[in-house]
Amino acid sequence: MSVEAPNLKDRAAVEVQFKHTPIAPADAPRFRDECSRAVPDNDTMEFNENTSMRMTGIRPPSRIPATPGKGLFEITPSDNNARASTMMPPPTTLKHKNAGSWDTKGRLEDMEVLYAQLKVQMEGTAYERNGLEETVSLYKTRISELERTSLQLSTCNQTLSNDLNDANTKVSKSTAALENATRSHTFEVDDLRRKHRNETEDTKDQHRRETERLRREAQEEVDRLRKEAQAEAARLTRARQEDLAEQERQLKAEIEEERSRRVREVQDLTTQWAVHRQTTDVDLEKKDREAQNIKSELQRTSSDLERANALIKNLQDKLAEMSANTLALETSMRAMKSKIDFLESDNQAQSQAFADLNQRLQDAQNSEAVAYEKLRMEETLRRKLHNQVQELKGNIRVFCRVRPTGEAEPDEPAKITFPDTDTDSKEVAVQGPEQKSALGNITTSTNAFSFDRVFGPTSQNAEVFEEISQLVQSALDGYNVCIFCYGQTGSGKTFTMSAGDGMIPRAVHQIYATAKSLQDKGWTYAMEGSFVEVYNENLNDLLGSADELDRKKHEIRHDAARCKTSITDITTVPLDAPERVEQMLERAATNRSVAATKANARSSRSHSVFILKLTGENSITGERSEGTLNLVDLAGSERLSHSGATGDRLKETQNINRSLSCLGDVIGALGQGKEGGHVPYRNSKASPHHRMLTLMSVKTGDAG
Ligand SMILES: Nc1ncnc2c1ncn2[C@@H]1O[C@H](COP(=O)(O)OP(=O)(O)OP(=O)(O)O)[C@@H](O)[C@H]1O
Repeated sequence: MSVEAPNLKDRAAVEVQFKHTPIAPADAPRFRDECSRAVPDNDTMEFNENTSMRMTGIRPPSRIPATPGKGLFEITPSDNNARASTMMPPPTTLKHKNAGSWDTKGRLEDMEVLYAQLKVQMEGTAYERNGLEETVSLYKTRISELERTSLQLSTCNQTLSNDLNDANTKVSKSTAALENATRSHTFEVDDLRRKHRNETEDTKDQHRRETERLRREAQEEVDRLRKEAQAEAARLTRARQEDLAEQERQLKAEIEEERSRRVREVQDLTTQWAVHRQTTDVDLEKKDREAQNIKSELQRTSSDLERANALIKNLQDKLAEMSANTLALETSMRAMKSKIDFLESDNQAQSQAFADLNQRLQDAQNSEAVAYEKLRMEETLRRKLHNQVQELKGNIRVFCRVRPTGEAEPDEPAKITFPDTDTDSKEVAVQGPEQKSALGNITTSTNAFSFDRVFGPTSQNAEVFEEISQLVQSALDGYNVCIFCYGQTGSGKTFTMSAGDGMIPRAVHQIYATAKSLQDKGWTYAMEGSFVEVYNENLNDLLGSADELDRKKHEIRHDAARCKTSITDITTVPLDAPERVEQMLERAATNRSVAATKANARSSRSHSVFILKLTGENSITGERSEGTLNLVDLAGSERLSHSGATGDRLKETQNINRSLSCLGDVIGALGQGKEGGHVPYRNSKASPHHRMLTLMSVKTGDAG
């Protein structure tokens, strides 16, 4: 505990601070009562809630010591004047301070002065001591008072501590009781919750049962209502039907009544109308009779008029006729007269002219017969010369056709040039890939090829056919002609051969036209066509049944004596009109497309051969010719390394390449033209036996 008494002259203030357990605000009034009992009557105590207490109203001591001091209290007198008057003597001046040390008198005087001063000072000190003693006793009293107060406060504190302990014990008891209560409350709550849950379950079950029951009841009610409604509906329907039947009966009766009424009305009307008609008829007859009378009157009048007119016309005609007759008679009379004159004058010369005319006619007929004979001989000569020309041109000819590049083709087109396009059109130059030399120079090589004829990308089928048509003529003249189309896939072989204006339709049309024109010269031609395909080294009849493709076996037979080659069991169609050829091509295309479902893109993977046999006879000369025109669309050539084919496709590609290679060998052997030399016809079914033209198609889209 620390106590301060800063200014005790007017008022002393003591602050007492308790460092004990805080007093609860609720206990403050009681504590204040106890404390007020413990402190003196004239003192008052103030509490603040923060356990600090201030005591005021302590009376000051009657006299305050003038000298400041330190001890248990620090007391500072505020009246400095009092200190000056009571404690400090006035300063004394020593007269002999600087006199010589042997001045005894002076020194005595000084000592007396000093003594007096000392005496005064001692008196002052004694006075001061009394004051201090008084103060000390005063403070002692105060201390004892305070100690009493302290004792009282300690007692009070003890009491409060006890109270506090009691309160703590109560609190812990209450806490324990509270915990017990909480526990029991928790148990109760759990019980209640369980109970509630069970109750809820029960209620739910009940509710469910109730719902089920209600639903059943509702269903039953609905069923009942439905049955009732159905019964009601049936009843209503019956009633309605009865109503309707009744209404229908009524309506029928009404209709019947209406009908009979109407019938009656109609009968009445009919009767009225009949009566009316009768009267009208009578009137009409009367009127008719009158009209008839008037008409006959009129007819009579008009016939009189006509008769009169006819009479006039007759008379006029007779007059004109008689004038004409007169004129004609005059003319014929004049002619007869001149004829008689002529006959009489030159009868002899007329007979001579008639004989001359007869002779000239005979001469003309004779020279016509000679001319016909000459023409026939010239036709034979033309054939011979034509075929000599064909042979001179070469029995094997190779044309090259370059296809235009399609817009949708992604590859860069090959660089192809046609150096002699303005002259012979026999050259084609293909620019090779760029090559880098050791020195880094880039060069491009150009490979030039020569053919019997080159057709550029802008060429049309008609242009190509112009060249081919001479060979077609050879077929009519009894030669065997073979036209191949060879090239890589998509290079335009089928376009050239089988398009609407391709080689096959054009050739057939030309043959028909020529055969017709030769009829005058005594030639009659019979034509028959067949269409076969070579697929995987097997022969198929494209005009037969699609089901037999790849199943039926066909063989190639060669009759060396007659120089004839034929295929067993193939369909041959007589071609008596150009339309038959178109039908034949359509049938072949259909069969191929049916077969294409079995082997993909079959038309590109097989060789097709259109065979046209032409047999001609000349009824005048007795000549006979047998020729064959073979138009072959070869399968697309492909490099195995490029195609990357596997499985069936690989087999197809190998067969195609093998047969194309055999074909190349045959053409090579024939090209050497050695009489009696071996030609390896039998190495493949695609090998030709005849005069050949190979049309090589080139696709500009592939630089390879
Ligand atoms: N000269 C051309 N002018 C215009 N289009 C052409 C020409 N040649 C070919 N084509 C077109 O190019 C495409 C391929 O031609 P085509 O089918 O005739 O080739 P292909 O050589 O017969 O192919 P495949 O070997 O697959 O049978 C077709 O669409 C065809 O119309």
